[in-house]
Amino acid sequence: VKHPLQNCWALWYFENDRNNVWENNLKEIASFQTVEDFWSLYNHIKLASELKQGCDYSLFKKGVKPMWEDEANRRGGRWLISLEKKQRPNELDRFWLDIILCLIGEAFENSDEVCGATVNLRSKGDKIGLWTADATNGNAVLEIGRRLKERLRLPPKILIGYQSHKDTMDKSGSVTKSSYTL
Ligand SMILES: CN(C)c1nc(=O)c2c([nH]1)N([C@@H]1O[C@H](COP(=O)(O)OP(=O)(O)O)[C@@H](O)[C@H]1O)CN2C
Repeated sequence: VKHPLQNCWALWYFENDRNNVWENNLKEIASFQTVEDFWSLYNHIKLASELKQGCDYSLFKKGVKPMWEDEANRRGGRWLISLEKKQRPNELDRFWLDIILCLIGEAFENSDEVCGATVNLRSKGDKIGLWTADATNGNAVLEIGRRLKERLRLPPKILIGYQSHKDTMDKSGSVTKSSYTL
């Protein structure tokens, strides 16, 4: 018998095709709800670091689209880990697997607040985001952020910021203000 997960999760892939509108580039690849089915999917697909620039993986609870507008996301935000270019070869894949295992293993106390996570491959520096449901729930956001830093063993000097999706959407210029920084 396979070991069931508490939730069903879906893996999405974003391919940066400039001929399509953004949403049409977002495809659900597969979903799983057992440990065994997770590992067979993970071992079957490319590592995040092997994706082309401009592409993303997202792992979200089944039924939640990895986009701001989804009902489960629109009042929420994300903890953002911005990586340096040199971190792609050695750290990106470990960070992404660690965050996935936190998700499917329900590592966060406020796991109901967790929607999913996204990894963006970008030439200016890769990003990993952990999306939560309610940007105004400071206690849950901070518990999740603290646990995230612990579980990814991020050195204290690496700061992560939490931005509501509303602020990200309304961002003026290149930097979105953070509601929380850890
Ligand atoms: C429904 N809808 C259109 C829509 N819904 C969305 O949920 C959503 C978008 N659009 N996104 C679009 O991608 C651009 C790059 O963001 P990026 O996070 O890839 O980051 P970079 O600027 O490529 O580093 C964003 O500026 C935005 O245009 C991003 N996004 C999450």
